[in-house]
Amino acid sequence: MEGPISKRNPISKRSKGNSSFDKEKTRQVRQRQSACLTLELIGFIWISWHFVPNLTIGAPVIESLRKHTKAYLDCHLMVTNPIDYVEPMGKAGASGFTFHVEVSKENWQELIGRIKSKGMRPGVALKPGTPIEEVYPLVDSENPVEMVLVMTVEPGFGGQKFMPEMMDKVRSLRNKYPSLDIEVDGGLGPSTIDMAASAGANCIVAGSSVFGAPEPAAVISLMRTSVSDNQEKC
Ligand SMILES: O=C(CO)[C@H](O)[C@H](O)COP(=O)(O)O
Repeated sequence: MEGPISKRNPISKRSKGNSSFDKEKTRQVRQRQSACLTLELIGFIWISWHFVPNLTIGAPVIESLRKHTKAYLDCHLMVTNPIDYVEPMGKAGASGFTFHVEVSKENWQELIGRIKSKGMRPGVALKPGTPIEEVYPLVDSENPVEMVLVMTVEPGFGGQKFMPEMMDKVRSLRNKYPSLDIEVDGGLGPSTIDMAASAGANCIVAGSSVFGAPEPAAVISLMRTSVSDNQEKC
């Protein structure tokens, strides 16, 4: 099934060929599609005591999960020293490694290189107070990040209220980078998904709205449809 993310991803446009390269790329894109569409079910967050005051999931949990699934494991590292975690996260089987722009001002090029060398997909996240312009160099780089995560709440805790004013950042990113994967995290659910999707977000992280719903599958389906419908309009 063609998921919404593929419309953003230039790789999928090349995937109609017959070479083994194309087939492998198609497989990777499909794997990513299921990742972005199942973030509601499998969201991995590593939180340190420095950037935010609590600690949740780390490499041992990723390693344990990896034994049971081929799913794309999207890891958002809310840590002050992401470079220290590249090796263990790669070894554990993480698929995506998203670090914060606020803590990687000097070494982001090395960081991105190391993430890719461990077979993970690099992403950069920004907090609500950080201007979107700060991530542009990381997307424009010769060795760029492949996803930008726009936080729509202050990072650290689930159950917070979606910040609609963050949609200006999503719109700016989408206008500048038509095929970039843009993720949003925080307060996403049936009442906010259209705002995010119409602004251009195509990867949705949702916790409370899914896990707190009497029918989680219906909420996932609704959000998936919103992303898909809004991509059709672009
Ligand atoms: O942890 C978070 C912030 O760091 C996220 O916002 C959380 O994973 C999503 O939760 P919710 O959908 O309840 O906002």
